[in-house]
Amino acid sequence: MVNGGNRTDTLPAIRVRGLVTRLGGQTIHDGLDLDVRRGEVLGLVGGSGSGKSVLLRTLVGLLRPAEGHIQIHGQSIDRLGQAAGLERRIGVLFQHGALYSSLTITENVALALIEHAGLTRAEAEDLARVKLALTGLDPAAGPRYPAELSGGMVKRAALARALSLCPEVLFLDEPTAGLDPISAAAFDRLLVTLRDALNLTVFLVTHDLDTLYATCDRVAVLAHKQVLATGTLEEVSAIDDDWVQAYFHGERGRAARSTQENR
Ligand SMILES: Nc1ncnc2c1ncn2[C@@H]1O[C@H](COP(=O)(O)OP(=O)(O)OP(=O)(O)O)[C@@H](O)[C@H]1O
Repeated sequence: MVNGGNRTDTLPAIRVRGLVTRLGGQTIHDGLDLDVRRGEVLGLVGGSGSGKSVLLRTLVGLLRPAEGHIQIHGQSIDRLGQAAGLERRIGVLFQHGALYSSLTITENVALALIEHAGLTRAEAEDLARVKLALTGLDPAAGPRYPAELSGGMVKRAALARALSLCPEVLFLDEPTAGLDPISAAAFDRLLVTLRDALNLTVFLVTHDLDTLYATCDRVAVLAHKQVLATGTLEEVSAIDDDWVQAYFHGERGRAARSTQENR
């Protein structure tokens, strides 16, 4: 861009400063800072109960922080409720897909388009079919209900719904949890393809080391209520921390690394 572009183009996609979250009398995050760069896939890892999902829910505006600031593309998420433009700029895939069981797959994806983009039902369903095709879902799945699909198909449908409003930032909570290794690897490839094609920034919570190696540009480690480190997998896995060492250099970490090296 000429003259280095405007200032908002150089801001991180997500910027978190001094975040404090409290739930049920417990402090989950205490002075947490994080930057997610535009166009990157950032993987958030951390021990069970370290606050990864709570962080994701806070970043998308579902939980209100006790203290601190969160900006998405330079816009404060305190105003997410009022800033419809910002709400439409983010897409979320929750851990269990969170599709409406009483709606068909096409209807699930069309819903956001009717509610937030003001499309008619027919227009929304046409566009929903395009979004479903984008995620590689068999068109025959469109008229079916979530309970009639495999776990991998539900994840793809949920991804289509998360992408329905053409977000710039995509949040994914454990997208490959519960998938068999082949479906998980296919989902990882899909994520990278879509990131490249749609120029997405992706914030990904995962335990899945194969997913980290296959998709992430950088990794952030959540520990001791803060982001302990952010960097490439190589940088982060070298950190002198017991959890980091056990996670990246334990048996599963070695297996994931060797799978990636053999690709
Ligand atoms: N709605 C809630 N009310 C009270 N406490 C909560 C709530 N949601 C989460 N917590 C607590 O916040 C802490 C962090 O939970 P969170 O789900 O973010 O962990 P996580 O890192 O995603 O864990 P896992 O990897 O096991 O999914 C836990 O102690 C959890 O019990």
